[in-house]
Amino acid sequence: MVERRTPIPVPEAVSRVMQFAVEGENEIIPIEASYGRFLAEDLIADHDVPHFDRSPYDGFAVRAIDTKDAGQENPIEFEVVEEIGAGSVATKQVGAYQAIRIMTGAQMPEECDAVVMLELTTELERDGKKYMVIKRPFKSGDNVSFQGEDVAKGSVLVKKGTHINPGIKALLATFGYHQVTVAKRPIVGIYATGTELLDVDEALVPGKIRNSNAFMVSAQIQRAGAEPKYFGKLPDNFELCFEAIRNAIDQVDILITTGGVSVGDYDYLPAIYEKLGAEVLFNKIAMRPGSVTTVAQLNGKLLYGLSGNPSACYVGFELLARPVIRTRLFSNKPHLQKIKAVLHADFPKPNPFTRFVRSTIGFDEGKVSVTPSGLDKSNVVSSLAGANALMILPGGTRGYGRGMEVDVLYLEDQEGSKWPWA
Ligand SMILES: Nc1nc2c(c(=O)[nH]1)N[C@H]1C(S)=C(S)[C@@H](COP(=O)(O)OP(=O)(O)OC[C@H]3O[C@@H](n4cnc5c(N)ncnc54)[C@H](O)[C@@H]3O)O[C@H]1N2
Ligand code: MOO
Repeated sequence: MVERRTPIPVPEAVSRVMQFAVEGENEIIPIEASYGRFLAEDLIADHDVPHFDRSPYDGFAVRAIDTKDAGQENPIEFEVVEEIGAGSVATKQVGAYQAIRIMTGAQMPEECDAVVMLELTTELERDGKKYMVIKRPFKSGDNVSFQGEDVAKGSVLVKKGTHINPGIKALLATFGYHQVTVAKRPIVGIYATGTELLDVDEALVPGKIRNSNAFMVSAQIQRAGAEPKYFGKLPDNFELCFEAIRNAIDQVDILITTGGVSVGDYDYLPAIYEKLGAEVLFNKIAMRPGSVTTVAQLNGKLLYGLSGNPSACYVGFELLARPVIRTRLFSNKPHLQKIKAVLHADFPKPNPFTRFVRSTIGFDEGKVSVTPSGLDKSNVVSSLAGANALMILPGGTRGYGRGMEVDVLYLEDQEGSKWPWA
């Protein structure tokens, strides 16, 4: 007798896999290689930035008190006793009505507390000495970048688990991290199953298709921050699949197979999990696509049986595998970001299951809009190309109409814009 599968709600499926989501290991890498990785420890400022008062302009460092009577009718002359550029420090003392010519980024001379921009001065030479003249007063602190105004020593700059972006790389360099402790990328194995599968470089023959899932999932794994390990494709042969999967498990942190999880004669994954002694967490989810997504655990290691249908495979990965990977990378926000958007097309087809519609989000009259990115069937591959989001349409008896507000899971922002920006 064929066992009936009971679909469980999406949140229940997510919470079952998240019970096995654990933090991963650390590794130390050179700063040059850190872009896109995830910090494995808080980044704490061990000094002020800047660590000395400095000039933000090219000009003259003065004692503000000497400028207090300056005006259009009362120009005041300062003797220029020294010139310093960024990277140098003053060697001369500045007395009353004396100034140091100072360049942007140079350390403020000790006695000075204001900087006069070059444009506000006139310069002259007399008897071999240099002078500058100003016609307005300056207050103490005018045009000074103070020690610690950017970052105060002891502050937590970036939390553990943060994705390293260009700005974070700048901070790492500022604080002298030539090596960075990051989360080790988990290794996620991929096996594509199906006798119908051809390699990418093989010519099409009747009944066979090229294996696209392995390449798609591999990119999804990379986008999530992990390292894909592609083992190859397997024909629909129980013994071959069983041995291959058993051997792969020890080489990876997570194992993904695609195909063979439904109820067909050659859908061997359920029997393979049973023979491995793995505990099946669920084998049917109340969602479309990806209802057949099956996840099992063996000694705490997660085995994902994603659908063979490309779009079902894609959605199953994003909802159930991505957050486990992100947790290993120390993220405390491992799930896709949910935003509100206005539906920009009618979606009349009702479905009892929650739909995750491959969609494109855009910006329209100041609002985020969302449009399905193509044919919404589990077995299509073309609508994935334009998808930067998954629109969530809860199950029910009615369809959805243009203008309705819906929830959207944001996948990425890769879209550029034409010039001028509109
Ligand atoms: N009687 C039933 N039939 C099906 C059910 C069901 O509940 N009862 N569920 C349907 C749903 S929903 C889905 S989704 C699919 C899932 O099937 P499997 O995950 O077992 O996947 P396969 O049967 O192996 O393949 C499905 C489809 O995808 C193509 N495929 C497989 N691997 C790849 C790959 N690596 N790259 C590209 N395309 C691939 C394969 O050729 C099939 O066309 O089952 C429904 N059936
Ligand atoms: O698992 Mo299927 O994708 O619901 O069509």
